[in-house]
Amino acid sequence: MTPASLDTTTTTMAARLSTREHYADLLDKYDTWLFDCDGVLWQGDKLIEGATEVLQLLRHHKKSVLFVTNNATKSRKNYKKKFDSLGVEAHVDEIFGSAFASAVYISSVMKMPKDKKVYVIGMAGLEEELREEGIQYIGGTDPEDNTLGSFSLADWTPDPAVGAVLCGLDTSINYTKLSKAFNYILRNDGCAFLVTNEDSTYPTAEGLLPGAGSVSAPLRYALGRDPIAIGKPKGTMLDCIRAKHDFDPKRTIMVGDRLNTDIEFGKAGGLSTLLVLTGITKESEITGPNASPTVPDYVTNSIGDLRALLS
Ligand SMILES: O=C(O)[C@H](O)[C@H](O)COP(=O)(O)O
Ligand SMILES: [Mg+2]
Repeated sequence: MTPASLDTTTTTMAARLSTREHYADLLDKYDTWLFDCDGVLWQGDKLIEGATEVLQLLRHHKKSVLFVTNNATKSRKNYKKKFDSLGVEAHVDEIFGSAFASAVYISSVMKMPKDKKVYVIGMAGLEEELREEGIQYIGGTDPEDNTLGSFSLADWTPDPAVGAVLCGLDTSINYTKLSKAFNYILRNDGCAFLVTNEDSTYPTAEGLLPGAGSVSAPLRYALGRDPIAIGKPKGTMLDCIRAKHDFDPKRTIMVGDRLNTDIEFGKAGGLSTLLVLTGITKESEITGPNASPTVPDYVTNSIGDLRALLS
């Protein structure tokens, strides 16, 4: 029985979870739990308190646990190593990142010809997922592009095989990379402008950093056009999940920390949504006169709150 406070069918307000009964009701209602990572399970490399116990509890109750991250710096295999290093049970086929989704998009949605290449702004994990998908790429971690030197068009010979630019979070961003990506797109109308995700900021344990969306923003501004974004809230990642896992959207909940990616992703996918306040979104964005029009079904302070079920 759903307590009146959790009956989200008739309200436009999120149900604020706080009691053991609230969490027990969630456990009863949902079989598949999709977890965002940054700001939900961890902040940088610091686990959110209670996250491990709650994931164990869900698995104990035979719930399906999947991880859905916009962070394109790591491949699924890299993420498995991160989960292992943090002592959190996770299996590679439960992990979905925007690096993987971008590789799938290029190969299976765009169907980019195999003789074409991607110019990458991004890190090793993104390159790994492109390789695994059989996609040729240049740029990325190539030392020639990872320079603080000035960039001269006169000294540059573009690769005619580049058919797409893909930009993700790159903590070594520089003028050379932006200049090459800009010119590949500017000079060739057929060159796709893709971004792994558009998160404006990236939450770490010590505070916020510019996110992937802020890395690709100079390209958007210089080109005067928007890219095709692949990560949350777009449905590509849910398509990738559907291709590997059966789930009933009505009994599936997306747990996230950002309204314009995680919660919109869940709502667009017909899932229920639980917002946690350990990442990007703050209480003031979901209450009061300036509240966002994106309303999660449920809100709780932290995923660790579900430890109430252990008592
Ligand atoms: O800047 C970024 O790419 C994002 O802040 C970060 O990767 C978000 O990851 P998520 O919260 O989807 O795990
Ligand atoms: Mg997040």
